[in-house]
Amino acid sequence: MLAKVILDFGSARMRATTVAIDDPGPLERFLPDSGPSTAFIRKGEGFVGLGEAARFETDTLEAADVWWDEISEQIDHDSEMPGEFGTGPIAVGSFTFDPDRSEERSVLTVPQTVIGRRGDVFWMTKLGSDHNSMDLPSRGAAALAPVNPVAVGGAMGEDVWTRIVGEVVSLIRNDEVSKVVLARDLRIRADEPLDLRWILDRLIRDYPMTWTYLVDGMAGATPELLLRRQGGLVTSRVLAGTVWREAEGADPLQLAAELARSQKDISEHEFAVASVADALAPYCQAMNVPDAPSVLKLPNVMHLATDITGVVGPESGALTLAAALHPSAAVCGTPTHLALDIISELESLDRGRYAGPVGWTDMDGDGEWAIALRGGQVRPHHPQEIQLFAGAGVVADSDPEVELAETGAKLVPMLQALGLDPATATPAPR
Ligand SMILES: C=C(O[C@@H]1C=C(C(=O)O)C=C[C@H]1O)C(=O)O
Repeated sequence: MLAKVILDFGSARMRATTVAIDDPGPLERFLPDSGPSTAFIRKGEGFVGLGEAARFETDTLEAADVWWDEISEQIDHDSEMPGEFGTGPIAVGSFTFDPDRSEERSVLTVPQTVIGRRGDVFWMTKLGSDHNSMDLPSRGAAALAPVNPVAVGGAMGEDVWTRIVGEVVSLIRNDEVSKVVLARDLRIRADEPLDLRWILDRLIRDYPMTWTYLVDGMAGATPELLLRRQGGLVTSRVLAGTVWREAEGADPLQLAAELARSQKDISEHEFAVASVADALAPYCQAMNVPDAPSVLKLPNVMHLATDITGVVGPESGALTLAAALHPSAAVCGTPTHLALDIISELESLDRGRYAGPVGWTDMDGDGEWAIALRGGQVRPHHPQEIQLFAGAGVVADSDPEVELAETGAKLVPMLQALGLDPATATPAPR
């Protein structure tokens, strides 16, 4: 695939200005109802990006890394808050899970205006020629609810999917591979074009502990952070091993204890941690990998979680590290290449940007790249339809029916945000 620059600065240098601003309120309120915009928000912190100063469509993280280096060189940045994490010009991206086997392009976009918040620090960055006004843009019109959303099925039926999980379990028991993450999709269609801001608002409200993202038609709320690079420190939150409440009223503490003791989930988790630790090691002067995972509780599911930290040199930017870490065994499997082959052969699904890195990087190589889970993609030629995805790690002890139920639990946030009853994927009573 050919890398393509859609919009570029040309030979002229680009000016950027960053100013401190007063608390602008919820960042997502600034998202416009049309035109390019991006968001990456967790617990009220993060940013929204409005407009597009430059855009790069590509197939690899490596190409995006080189492009952003070149673009960064052309930007003269004037800042009231130099060195403050997240401030200044940024590139926001969403990358395909497997560029060799996807029809989808990866995209890196440079917003014209960024409004951000980290702790008590609020800022706005503007790029381009118009710096006369550093007034805040006006808030966007109210988000519109999906009109008559209905589930219209996925690439394969649930029976086919569970049969494939069974086949993979056999491969694992025959020692051909150790772990494979299998995903399925579900398409939801409405009568009018979907307003992704509506979905985002609900995800931000109901899943504040996740990274909610909106990039080029991809929207969701992921609990998994591939990496954060802040100065010389890199952090990765690895998730794998999942339980959920099958019945209302199930005791969450008991569920958490069951998860922490489950050998099946611990083994699934260990593959994921090893893949991230091994990929990060060559870039780190020092690294800390906790011995045992903790339990991360979300409203729909609980995960085994390990936060890996490391010290990296200035040459290892966030995009370079994302390229090294993706795809981890949390979303692919072990060994990676074998798992990739099995996924492409058996899954019968173009994952597109699902399970790929989604996030941002700045001109110093700092940034955050999450894994695009618990979300869906709207494509420009089908604005009324969103394709949702969910996967589950398959290991030797996996039961296909249980893995199917796990993917169902992972679809809950998006179905609820779309106004559907997760149990039936039909419109929920208002
Ligand atoms: C693949 C997904 O989630 C991943 C798989 C998990 C598991 O198998 O237990 C847990 C968290 C994620 O790393 C998904 O949400 O689609």
